[in-house]
Amino acid sequence: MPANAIFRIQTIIVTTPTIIINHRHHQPPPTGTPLGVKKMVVWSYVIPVLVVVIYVAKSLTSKRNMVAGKRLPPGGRGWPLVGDSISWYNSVASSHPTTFVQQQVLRYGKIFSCNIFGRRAVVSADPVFNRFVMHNEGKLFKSSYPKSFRDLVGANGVITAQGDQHRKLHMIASNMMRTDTLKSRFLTDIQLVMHQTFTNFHHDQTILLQDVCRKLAINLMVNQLLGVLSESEVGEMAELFSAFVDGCLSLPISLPGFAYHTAMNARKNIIRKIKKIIVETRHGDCDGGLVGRLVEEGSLSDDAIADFIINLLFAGNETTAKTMLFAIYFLTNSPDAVNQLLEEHENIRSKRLNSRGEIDMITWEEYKSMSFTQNVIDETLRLGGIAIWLMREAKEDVKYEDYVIPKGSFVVPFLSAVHHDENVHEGATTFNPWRWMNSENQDKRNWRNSPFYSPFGGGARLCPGAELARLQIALFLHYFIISYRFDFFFHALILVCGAKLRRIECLSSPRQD
Ligand code: HEM
Repeated sequence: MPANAIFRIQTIIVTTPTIIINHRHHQPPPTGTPLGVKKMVVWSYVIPVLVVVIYVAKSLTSKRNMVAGKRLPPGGRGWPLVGDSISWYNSVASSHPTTFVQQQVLRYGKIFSCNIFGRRAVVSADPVFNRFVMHNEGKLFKSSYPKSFRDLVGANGVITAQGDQHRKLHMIASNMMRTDTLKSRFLTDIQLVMHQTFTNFHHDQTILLQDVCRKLAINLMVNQLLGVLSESEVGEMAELFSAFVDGCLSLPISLPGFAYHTAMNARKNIIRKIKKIIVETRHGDCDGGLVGRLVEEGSLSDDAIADFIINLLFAGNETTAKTMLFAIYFLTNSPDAVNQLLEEHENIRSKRLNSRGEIDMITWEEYKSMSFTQNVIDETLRLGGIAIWLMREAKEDVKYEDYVIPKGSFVVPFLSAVHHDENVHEGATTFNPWRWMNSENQDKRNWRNSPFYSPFGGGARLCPGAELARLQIALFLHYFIISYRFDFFFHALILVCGAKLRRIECLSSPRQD
């Protein structure tokens, strides 16, 4: 590892689009022509009337909220045509994604209705309702994504599949990432990728941690899913995949020059590569990682394998990268947590020095002994809001308490709103990994089942990569913390440029030993 690389954490958050008013030098307007005066008089009546009509319409449609005799949870309809979409978007794309939901909760309660994505939606910050929705997946609710997204990630993938097809794919994904596979295959491979990434830094290099985490997560995914280790192949896949992810999060305009179009092309190239690996695996020319195991198992067609892998790449990449980045970001502000984490990992490292003075790879037992690391990961997932909300649709009219959620409505369990709720997690806005050591928080902490803490979702769509993600993040923290010293010279630079970017940068310098 280089002795003095400097890490710079960088998160770029797209904030409210800025409307720029361009003050051009106009000619002075001609003095009032009769036609201009008439237009002004007409508009001076029309505008106030329109304002009153919109106001009355908004107040009539809010709170009571009846649709065809069914009582929806309380809420407003937002503005004509756009509904609440603008406030929703501004909020979820900002550094405080829960703002819109928290405002609505204060007005209407924890389960409320609004209009987003051009449809009626029931949004929930209520842990019990969220659990009800997640655990009735396939029965009362189904996952719901726009067609453009489905075209991009593939119709045969586990994320978009429904019913029996979904159950089959979910089962395959869960089996592929079971604990025994993590132990026997992933544990060593992950550490090799970590070494490869960290040893590539030069002395005195300033590194954007955001880029490192993204690259590391892609390397891990490509290595584990496709069995690819050669640096050039990984680099090529990383580029394709980066374009693919950007397209998933952009406007679905399939014209050259637009991110969605580039992503569609990247998808074709990724599929071509996956199919090449399938052929090579059949000929015994390569290991093929998870692809190899799917080929061996033989229950999926080649097209289905390609979609399946793209789904896993999509679901596992950005989530893992962001958790690694946020963990370091939160630690940079918490010297006590860094010291405790360092002590845990120094202990493990000192026991691992072999007779030749070299350091062996971490074993499964050592991974399992990283209890404070697990606290840091849980707290990062709670506070960092990696998976902010889930998208569901009511398959039929659903009765819940006094309400009826009409068939076809969007249903949005807003996980982050529960994670940031003061009544559920005391001191909710503070990074406090020690909270998870509290005996009364042990039930709450059970991320497979707890209604209060569900960073990996729940029910039939519970993240099948959760254990793998936790292993990757723990090993990342291990290699990072034993290699670099945190220099608590915290340098926060917030730039809100007209170009809608907000940057938070902080420096942490390397360990001297
Ligand atoms: C910290 C990292 C991660 C977080 C926070 C996370 C979170 C989630 C959440 C909340 C869901 C539920 C989505 C829903 O209900 O609609 C989910 C689903 C999923 N995750 Fe993860 N995930 C992470 C890492 C991974 C990794 C590493 C993989 C695989 C390599 C993965 C694969 C999947 C798949 C395939 C699904 C879809 C499951 C289904 O629909 O049946 N995730 N993840």
